[in-house]
Amino acid sequence: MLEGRPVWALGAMSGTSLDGVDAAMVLTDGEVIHDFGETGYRAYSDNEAGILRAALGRWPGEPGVEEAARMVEAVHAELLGGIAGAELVGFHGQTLAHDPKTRGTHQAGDGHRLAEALGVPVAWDFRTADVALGGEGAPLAPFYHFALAKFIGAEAPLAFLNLGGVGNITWIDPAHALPEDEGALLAFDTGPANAPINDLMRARRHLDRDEDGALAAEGFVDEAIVEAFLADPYFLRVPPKSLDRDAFAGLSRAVEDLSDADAVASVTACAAASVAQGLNHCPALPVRLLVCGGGRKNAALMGGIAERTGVPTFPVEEVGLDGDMLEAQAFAYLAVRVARGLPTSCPATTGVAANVGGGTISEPA
Ligand SMILES: Nc1ncnc2c1ncn2[C@@H]1O[C@H](COP(=O)(O)OP(=O)(O)OP(=O)(O)O)[C@@H](O)[C@H]1O
Ligand SMILES: CC(=O)N[C@H]1[C@@H]2OC[C@@H](O2)[C@@H](O)[C@@H]1O[C@H](C)C(=O)O
Repeated sequence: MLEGRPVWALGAMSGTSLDGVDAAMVLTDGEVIHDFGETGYRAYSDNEAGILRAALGRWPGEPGVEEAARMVEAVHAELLGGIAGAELVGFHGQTLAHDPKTRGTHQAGDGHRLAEALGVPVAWDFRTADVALGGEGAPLAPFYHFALAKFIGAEAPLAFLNLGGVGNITWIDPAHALPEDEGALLAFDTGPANAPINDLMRARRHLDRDEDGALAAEGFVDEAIVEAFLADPYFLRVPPKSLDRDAFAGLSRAVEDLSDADAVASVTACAAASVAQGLNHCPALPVRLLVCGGGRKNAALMGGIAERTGVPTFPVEEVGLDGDMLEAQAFAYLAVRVARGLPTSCPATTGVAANVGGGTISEPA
């Protein structure tokens, strides 16, 4: 399929924050990024987010999962159906559970149904093949980050950092020709990012998030809590490695005796410290950290990362990219790689045994 010509692909990501679905068009041959196109966003209603929340941690066949999958497909059909011109769709779905060492990885939403609804071929189920071959199944954006490094003309090692519900980093040496070349990439989940901040804001203030990091900025960081948090064995594990959204649920207990502001400041500092800890695993310090995902709008988090890493830290807008749409773009790009049979992960990005072309394509009838 596609024979290596550039096509407009439409990617969609429903992230761990459960706030909504992002969609973005990318013109690519699955190797070079040629152009960016229309983008879209569809927020989940409170009721829809509740359906997802109720199904979190569950596996296919368990209560609430079917309902969540049908809802995810309907919301994607509504959003993607309003964006014209795609030859191919990349559909990540909503991760409900992720436990690559034992039960696997579970994204709600069936690509056959979405292909039927849209009348366009859909690439989906991106993570299963990687997990089946012993990989972490995540993160998958790194091959796209590599293409972005080329797109922006980077020459020295740099890193992309995504601050979503969970944080993930991709260290890149752009001197290499291909992402799967040895030494080109190292990628892994750094630790919790916005998820524990949001959970705390919801529990204490009935708010969705700490807007711009304002409450964290009012509080004092309890460094003993940060130190205890960093003692978790996850941070010593050599990457690649990935996390489930709720892997650090204990963090909210650690701050329960603190004031709201001190608790949020401390949890935010933990997220920043986990990025700094992550950089210790990289082959060399990156010359800059380019940050995407909603957390780049949290000044306390961004300031904490810059301070604790000592690396110049910028939102990706600094190099002309769209930090809200980068993950959706990644699944557009990966969809084209799936269609062309190119690898989507490799030992350095997910710890998988060999290069893997994940994902499957469903054609509409
Ligand atoms: N102005 C803001 N101030 C503070 N935090 C913000 C702001 N805007 C977004 N965020 C945070 O970013 C989160 C959304 O980030 P994003 O959309 O990148 O996550 P996601 O894609 O759902 O997660 P993941 O990448 O883990 O799958 C929000 O839940 C919120 O915590
Ligand atoms: C299992 C899963 O859905 N993981 C997500 C999550 O959100 C951020 C981080 O954890 C990353 O590992 C991944 O998403 C991005 C898009 C990735 O695969 O690169």
